[in-house]
Amino acid sequence: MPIIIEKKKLFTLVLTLDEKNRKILLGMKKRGFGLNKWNGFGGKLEPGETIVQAAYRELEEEAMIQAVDMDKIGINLFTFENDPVALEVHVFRSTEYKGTPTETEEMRPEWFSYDNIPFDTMWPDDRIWFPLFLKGQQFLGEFHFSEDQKRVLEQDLREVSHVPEEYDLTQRKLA
Ligand SMILES: Nc1ncnc2c1[nH]c(=O)n2[C@H]1C[C@H](O)[C@@H](COP(=O)(O)OP(=O)(O)OP(=O)(O)O)O1
Repeated sequence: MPIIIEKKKLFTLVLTLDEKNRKILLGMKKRGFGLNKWNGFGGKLEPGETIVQAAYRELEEEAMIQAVDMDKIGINLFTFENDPVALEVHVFRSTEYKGTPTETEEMRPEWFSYDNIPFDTMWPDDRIWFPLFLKGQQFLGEFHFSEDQKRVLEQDLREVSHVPEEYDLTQRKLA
């Protein structure tokens, strides 16, 4: 079946690392899309906001910390069976922050060792691209999900030397 995209929505996803202690900060989603999954911090753009501005804002709103650095490391394009709306998630890596990670209405933050990431309670694509993310390799991913969003049906993940501003849909590998 061809994967048809009629519209895409932009999202950010920020993953904060404590590189010295090999730990990653994740948040348990307490409401809405991705409920009861561990994930990074992020969300939709607000009107007039750039993708980077949205990444800083979402991290602060959801984990109560202010990133000092913020590097875009990849973009994942998520599509779903019988849904022409794609989610384009811009993934950021941050290694320095101010403040203390604090539980909010939306997320409960917790540090995990790189060796103990709770993939069984995360989006199923995460275990596929996290290894590139953790080693600091820039990437572009495409993941096509089952309608119930529980299974990745098709995937393409590639290393790149430059992450574009936005995903060029004409260059999609899964189509
Ligand atoms: N498949 C997958 N893997 C990893 N991360 C994600 C996905 N799908 C996703 O949507 N995400 C990420 C992208 C975003 O960081 C969040 C979803 O954002 P959401 O909570 O819906 O957006 P907000 O703007 O914060 O929403 P509300 O404030 O309106 O609740 O998950």
